[in-house]
Amino acid sequence: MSFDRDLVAPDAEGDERLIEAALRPKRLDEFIGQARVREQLSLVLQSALRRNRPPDHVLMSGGPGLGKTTLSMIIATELSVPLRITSGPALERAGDLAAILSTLSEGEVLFIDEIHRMARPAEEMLYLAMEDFRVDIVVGKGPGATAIPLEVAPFTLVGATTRAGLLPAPLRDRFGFVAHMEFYDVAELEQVLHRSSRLLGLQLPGDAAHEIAGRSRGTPRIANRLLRRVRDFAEVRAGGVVTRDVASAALNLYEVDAEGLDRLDRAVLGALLRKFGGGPVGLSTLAVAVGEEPETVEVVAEPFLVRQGLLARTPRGRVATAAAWVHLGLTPPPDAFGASMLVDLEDDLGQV
Ligand SMILES: Nc1ncnc2c1ncn2[C@@H]1O[C@H](COP(=O)(O)OP(=O)(O)OP(=O)(O)O)[C@@H](O)[C@H]1O
Repeated sequence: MSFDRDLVAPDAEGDERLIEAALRPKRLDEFIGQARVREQLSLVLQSALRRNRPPDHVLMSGGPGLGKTTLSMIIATELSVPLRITSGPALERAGDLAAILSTLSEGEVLFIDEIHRMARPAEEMLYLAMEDFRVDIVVGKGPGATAIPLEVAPFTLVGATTRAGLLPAPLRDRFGFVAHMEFYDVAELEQVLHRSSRLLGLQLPGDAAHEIAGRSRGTPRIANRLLRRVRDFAEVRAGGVVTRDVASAALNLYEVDAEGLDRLDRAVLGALLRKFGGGPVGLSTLAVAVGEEPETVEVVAEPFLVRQGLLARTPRGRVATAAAWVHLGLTPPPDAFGASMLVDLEDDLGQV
């Protein structure tokens, strides 16, 4: 058994990158949500423009699909400077980075995606470049090796990471501004969907946008992807007209439920509840029960289930919360994880 993760996977692959490019907001005032980051960034950019100097280096941290690449492009556009894009895994050797740094033009924005995956020697070279706008190119080996200093044009580094905790402190400390990207709420995702549907030439009623937004896991990339599946469904089965019922039928067909859980998520929860009585159970046992690799369960399904309060990782193993039982239409046992909170909640509601 294996699951199609495409629909709710937070990463983008292949053709989707092209579609995403067309849907990206180009200016800061078109960028939806992330109000605090937008305001902070706007100040950083405006003061840099006034001083006519490149702004401080910017680190963006947050999950995939939340708009980090989009924001880096916006930074370059707002400053009217060119943008160079690379990624941590592409910088295996210091020379890879030196080749880029030595050809940057004054004020250019250098975007390094997945900056936490950069190799050590490149990272060390970056420290010097960020601080002093120079790099030392080492020529030769052993005792005869010499370092030739090379000037780098003043630039702005924009680093993006999904794992800010993995960044070494000396690198983190060299960023003047850290933008923490949050998950989007349903109202913000509705705005993203309305904007995208305008660009796609699609009529999207408010209640249909609400339906899609609620299943999008707080992530604009997923919202845009679900929108395209709803559009396909509407074109083939509903004369091109999107309604709330059409959106709901389309997403049910693709097995994305009302909370955004897909087949793998529900299989994990289902196994945990029905085969292991809600846990605790070890990750590998749980993975075998759903016919997946432990890594897939751990990296793909669990973060969202934990975020939704449906699953807890405890030292003794994975445990379903009372909310998980309810989500799958089952009655939680009295000792279910978090069940007392549910009882409290019901008591509170009963008193209202
Ligand atoms: N605030 C936003 N407003 C409108 N659209 C957005 C917003 N944020 C992201 N998007 C859309 O979501 C898609 C994914 O965004 P983006 O590529 O910037 O995410 P990312 O955080 O860089 O992801 P990754 O880490 O996987 O590269 C893009 O098509 C973009 O148009």
